[in-house]
Amino acid sequence: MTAVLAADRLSYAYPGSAPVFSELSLEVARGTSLAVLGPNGGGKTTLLRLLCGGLRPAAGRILLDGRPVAYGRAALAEFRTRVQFVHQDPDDQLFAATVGQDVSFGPLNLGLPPEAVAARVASALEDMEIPFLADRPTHLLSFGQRKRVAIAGALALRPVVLILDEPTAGLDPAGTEALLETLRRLQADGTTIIASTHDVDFAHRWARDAAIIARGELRAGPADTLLTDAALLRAASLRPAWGPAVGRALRAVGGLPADAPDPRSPEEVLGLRPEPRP
Ligand SMILES: Nc1ncnc2c1ncn2[C@@H]1O[C@H](COP(=O)(O)OP(=O)(O)OP(=O)(O)O)[C@@H](O)[C@H]1O
Repeated sequence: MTAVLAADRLSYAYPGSAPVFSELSLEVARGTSLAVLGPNGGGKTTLLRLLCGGLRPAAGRILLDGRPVAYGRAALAEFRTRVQFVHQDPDDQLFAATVGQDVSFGPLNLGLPPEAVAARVASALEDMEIPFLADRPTHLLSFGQRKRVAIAGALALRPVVLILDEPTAGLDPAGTEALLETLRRLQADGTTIIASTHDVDFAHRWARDAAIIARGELRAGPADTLLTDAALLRAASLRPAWGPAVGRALRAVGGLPADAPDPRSPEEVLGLRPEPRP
């Protein structure tokens, strides 16, 4: 496997607190979709913030393309343009008056000429299907729209790795479907994507790989294997992916051909799709 990003024997403790984890290692394959799951307080956000350089490990290393991340100001700034982090709450990220201004902040900071900044903003808004929001004040947007703007802001930096903390939290079913399609499109264009979630079904539908972090331990592997392992998931306060269980039940009553793949969503079984957003 070619790891684009790796954690090598990472240890981390918040000041004055017990370690969240010790000697934790993870390899993220280039071009993959990796879902990070675990119980509340399991350490997902901490791991993601270490992976993007937002936290500095007490011990161990983060490697991008095999090179250890350096924590000097300039080196870290360069690393963080290539590995972008999107906060769970868009309000922790958005700060400019309008959507266009917010999304242009990163490219402007890179010192790009105005035409290049404008091109990046346009393509990031296009990627997130929100060009119509460009001139809108950020504080007047809905939560789901603010989430899309926050992701557009990260995409404007053309990252090699996009890291999203609970991207589906607070989205309605149509918003989750739209996000799923967007993440698939970005991945098809070559971006490696890591996302934390409590939503095992979303993870099973979207991710190629999974990492489950609980009580300081991490298990990583193919999503199809990990997300159908009932004992492992129960130990991490998660439940198994819905699709394989329903697939088994349907096959048992002849409702699904023996060789058909497991359904990935209730909509697929019912032949329904959420209404697209007007
Ligand atoms: N700023 C902080 N200071 C001290 N302890 C913290 C801080 N942030 C998180 N922690 C602690 O670190 C541990 C891991 O938290 P983290 O937020 O990484 O978990 P999580 O898996 O993302 O949780 P959730 O699913 O609830 O978002 C928890 O015990 C939490 O209380």
